[in-house]
Amino acid sequence: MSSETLKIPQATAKRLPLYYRFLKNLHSAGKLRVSSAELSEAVKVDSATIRRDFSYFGALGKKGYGYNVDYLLSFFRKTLDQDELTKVALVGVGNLGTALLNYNFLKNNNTKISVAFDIDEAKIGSTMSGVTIYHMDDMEKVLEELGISIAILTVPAPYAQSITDRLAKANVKGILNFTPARLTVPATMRVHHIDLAVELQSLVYFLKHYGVNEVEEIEE
Ligand SMILES: NC(=O)c1ccc[n+]([C@@H]2O[C@H](COP(=O)([O-])OP(=O)(O)OC[C@H]3O[C@@H](n4cnc5c(N)ncnc54)[C@H](O)[C@@H]3O)[C@@H](O)[C@H]2O)c1
Repeated sequence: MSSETLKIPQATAKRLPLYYRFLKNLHSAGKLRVSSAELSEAVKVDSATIRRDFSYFGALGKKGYGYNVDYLLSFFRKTLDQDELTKVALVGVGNLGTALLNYNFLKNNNTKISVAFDIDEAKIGSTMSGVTIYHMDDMEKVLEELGISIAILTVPAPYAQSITDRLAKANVKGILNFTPARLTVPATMRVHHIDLAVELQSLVYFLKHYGVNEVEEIEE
């Protein structure tokens, strides 16, 4: 079953990387099976939600046995395209961009920042964590050469929209937007916003109004 043929709810899809990471740890520890209760405790998602999530892709745990770790892991690897390396571009190598470059996602999955862009002459032509930083003037050309269709945006907010327009023309399909700018994109493009200030405010709000245990239910 591939990610193209399988349509699962978005809320479920968002939890898959979480499940995947935990299952990988279990697998390395030599565990063969896992119960939904154990999973629930580890990933902090209630077990009814886990059972429902897993039922979408036909992994029905057996009572008293739980789920087969190998089966789930190979399923997730395929669904999340972990067998292939997905190359990603980083636009803006400042404080946040540098932190992301140093981290570079490889510990958890096969997504990697392969190239970076900036306008700062002092950075252009240098490499950081093995990734070359190119001038923005060369962005379209380099993206096409490398066949990259995902970009992480870590530039100052006022530049975010014009860069997004260029990325759209360069056939980029997905943007992980760390800037506070709300982006307008064509229908063929998907943007995920990561706004740390909003996340923090929302955590404070949920703690205040719902306490600690009900948070996951509300996210559903
Ligand atoms: N630093 C954080 O912890 C943090 C957290 C959340 C969100 N953000 C957001 O991420 C973005 C970047 O923040 P930062 O702290 O890394 O800023 P920064 O000023 O350290 O870095 C911005 C980088 O973008 C480059 N740049 C500027 N204009 C550009 C352009 N037109 N094209 C390409 N590159 C360009 C700069 O040369 C610089 O390297 C901002 O929108 C900020 O609001 C930052």
